[in-house]
Amino acid sequence: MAPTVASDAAAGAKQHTGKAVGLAARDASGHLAPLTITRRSTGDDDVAIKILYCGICHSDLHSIKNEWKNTTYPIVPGHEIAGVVTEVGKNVTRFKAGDRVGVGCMVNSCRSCDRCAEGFENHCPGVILTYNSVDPIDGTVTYGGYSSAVVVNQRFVVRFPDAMPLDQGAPLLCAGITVYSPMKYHGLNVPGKHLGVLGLGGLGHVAVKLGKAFGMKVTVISSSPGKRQEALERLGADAFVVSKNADEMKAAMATLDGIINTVSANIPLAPLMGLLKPNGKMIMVGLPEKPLEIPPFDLIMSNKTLAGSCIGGMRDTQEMLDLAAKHGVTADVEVVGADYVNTAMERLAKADVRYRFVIDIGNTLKDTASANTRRVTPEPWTTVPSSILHGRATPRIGRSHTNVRPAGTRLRTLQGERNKDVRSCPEVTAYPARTAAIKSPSPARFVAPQTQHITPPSISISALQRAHRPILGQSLGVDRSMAPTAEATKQHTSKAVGLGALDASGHLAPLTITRSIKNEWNNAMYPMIPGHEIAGEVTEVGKNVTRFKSGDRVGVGCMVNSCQSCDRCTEGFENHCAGIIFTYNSVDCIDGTVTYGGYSSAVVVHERFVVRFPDAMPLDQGAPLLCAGITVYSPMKYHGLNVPGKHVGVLGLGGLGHVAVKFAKAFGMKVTVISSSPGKKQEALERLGADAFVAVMATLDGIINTVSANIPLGPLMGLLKPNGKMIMVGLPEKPLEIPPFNLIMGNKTLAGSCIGGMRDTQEMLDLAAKHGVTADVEVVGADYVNTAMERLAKADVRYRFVIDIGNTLKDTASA
Ligand SMILES: NC(=O)C1=CN([C@@H]2O[C@H](COP(=O)(O)OP(=O)(O)OC[C@H]3O[C@@H](n4cnc5c(N)ncnc54)[C@H](OP(=O)(O)O)[C@@H]3O)[C@@H](O)[C@H]2O)C=CC1
Ligand SMILES: O=C/C=C/c1ccc(O)c(O)c1
Repeated sequence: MAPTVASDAAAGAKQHTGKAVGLAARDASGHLAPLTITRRSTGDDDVAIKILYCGICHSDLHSIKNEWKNTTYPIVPGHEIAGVVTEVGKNVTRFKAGDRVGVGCMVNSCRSCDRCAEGFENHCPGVILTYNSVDPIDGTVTYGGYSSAVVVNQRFVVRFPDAMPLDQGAPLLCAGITVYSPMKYHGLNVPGKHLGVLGLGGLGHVAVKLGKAFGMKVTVISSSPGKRQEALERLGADAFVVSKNADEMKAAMATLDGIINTVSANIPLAPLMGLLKPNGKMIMVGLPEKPLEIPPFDLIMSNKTLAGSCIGGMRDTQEMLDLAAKHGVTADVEVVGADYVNTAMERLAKADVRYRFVIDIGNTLKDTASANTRRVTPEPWTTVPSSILHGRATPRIGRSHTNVRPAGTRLRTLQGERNKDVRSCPEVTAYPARTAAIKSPSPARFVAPQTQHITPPSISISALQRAHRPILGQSLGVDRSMAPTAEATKQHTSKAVGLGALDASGHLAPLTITRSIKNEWNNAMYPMIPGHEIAGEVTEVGKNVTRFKSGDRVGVGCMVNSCQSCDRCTEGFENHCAGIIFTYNSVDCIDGTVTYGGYSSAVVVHERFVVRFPDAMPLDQGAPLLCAGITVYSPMKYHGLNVPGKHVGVLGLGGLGHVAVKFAKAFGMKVTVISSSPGKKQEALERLGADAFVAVMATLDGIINTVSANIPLGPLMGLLKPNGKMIMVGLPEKPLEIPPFNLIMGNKTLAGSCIGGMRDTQEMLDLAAKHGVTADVEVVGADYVNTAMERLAKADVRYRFVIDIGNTLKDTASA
């Protein structure tokens, strides 16, 4: 049960007797007009505040127009509140009358749960937001800071540093903490790292300033070319990319460690994810109306992360204010009178503000009970004593801008045009000529493939691949102009037999990525011979090969080569090398050949991409680990989902899923299987060792999502605890859809993970052998492969088909 809000000592006595004036919207037109409201009398733990300034956040605009479909009217928005204390309750120790204070997005929480204890009141199930939230103590709806006064529990009040002017400091209470918190917790506050700030509005411009205060390189990505000069010259950004300028976007591809996405509208995310380096993170703080759409490939290739972040805790808010004061970070504000608020909203909707409107409440909103009927007249803004406004610091930090300017025409659309192939064929030196020839063991018995759809082609096995392989799922912009050097070009002389598909009928579909040969990813090259869970024995090795000899039991997974010299390769993440060559359907840009996979009798592979089977590991039950195993093992390792006692969900109990369950149990974790097949419950619990088959809301530390179809992700994100992570390894055909609130509330993460590096693959195999983890397999003959594919499409396999290549596929060119 959700905790209720903390009951203050004087809760019962909280009469709403104090009168105040608010600016309220009464319906979804969003028009704001004065309204008399009541405020509770000051309780023992309360601080009563005369409001002097309130920033206009885009959330206020979303809310008054009911864009999130949760608005209770009348609504008095405002959660960037700056003012002066007028009265404190008897338990209040940190504040006294006359203090310069602020209130942000929250006014209470349970104050007793783990989240509150850790300082993350923003994740407390009992959090009470500053406006449009029901106060469970008395059932009233909270009213925000577009009002003359407010009474708030002391825990939710922060102190303005002396050096911070109230008008320029007010926006930090929401805009500031909203960008500061994810920068802090996602490691985007590290000097020298490269931060992208997407959307240069209220939140965005503060993110730029904080990024520079942290010593980072900052690139602004904006839809407004007109903001370039001031971003570079006034805000201190290092670079400015116009999101609709294809050349600028291309030049910035794969350069950013992280992006703080502050955009309030639904825009295509895929091109923006391309700006991230491998392992890069986009942190969503913007809250557009409709679900986010993200093609799974853009998340999974290069292990990108899309995380949400929701404001920040109170301790961090004070920390941020103090740090901002120290570094002279304030908001650039346009201070307006209360009667300008509707115009300000119109201009905000057009992104026509540099960069935050702040309402001068103290001087322009009269605190009278007759406000219901009265139009608020702006008054001179000089009546706030300057010691209150500016604090005791003499020089003012930043500037107050009153640059009321005509609303310009804005081109809002981000170019939907995907950057087709941003990775050009890398400059490569010849790959070292160390190859191992591998053959499926003992072809003792030959069963002719029973197919009338395909003549198994004889395949040339590419021995040396120094090609560039563009991202799966994008069109294949292969640079064939790159001439092979003599020593790097291999003759394709050896013959083998493969099971291939000639067209998108999908006949002879691949074992693990069924859709691939149906061309659902639009990248198939026919004939295609799939297969990347290859187990066999070495028949021959090249002269430089040191790790293998004839007769060794070995495996090959999803890659057969990479550049072997870039940082990624050096770190052991060949899976993120721009020059990766996949085991099948990959183009070698040196000689233009297409790789053929393991539904074939033999293969020749560079030794780096060959792993050794531990003695205890049967080849047939071990083969699936070469893809299924490493694909789940790698994200479990790198996302901290291998920790004893943690609770992991495995979504989809198929080839990948059942291996994930076994690894999680080997790691000593609690495992819940989330499956669409009730029939799998018993074996999940009894044979695979899962602890539960039905997941409970907010209980999981992480979910490994292995589902190959597009399913609604929103409800599944609800199963995660705050800060929980869903790791996508399944690759559905259509873009993932996720409502922004499901990501942002509770700071959830949706990350992609793409196979794993070679070092980790060997580590995973060795660990699997140690813990007796193998795949549950159904070994079939080559002639059964199409039936197997049909059954796989229906999830009718427990849990991996393995083709007995050695015994059922003849190794002759005439096959
Ligand atoms: N997660 C959280 O805890 C919080 C979330 N928010 C949310 O963050 C978002 C940003 O708030 P705020 O900074 O106040 O809003 P602003 O309106 O000030 O800034 C948003 C910026 O996004 C860009 N933008 C807007 N529309 C489009 C479009 N159609 N296409 C491309 N870019 C666009 C513009 O920047 P440019 O001109 O540079 O392209 C604009 O200036 C809102 O959705 C708000 O609700 C706010 C507070 C807390
Ligand atoms: O705990 C939830 C807070 C949500 C929230 C607060 C403020 C704001 O501007 C938001 O967009 C969300």
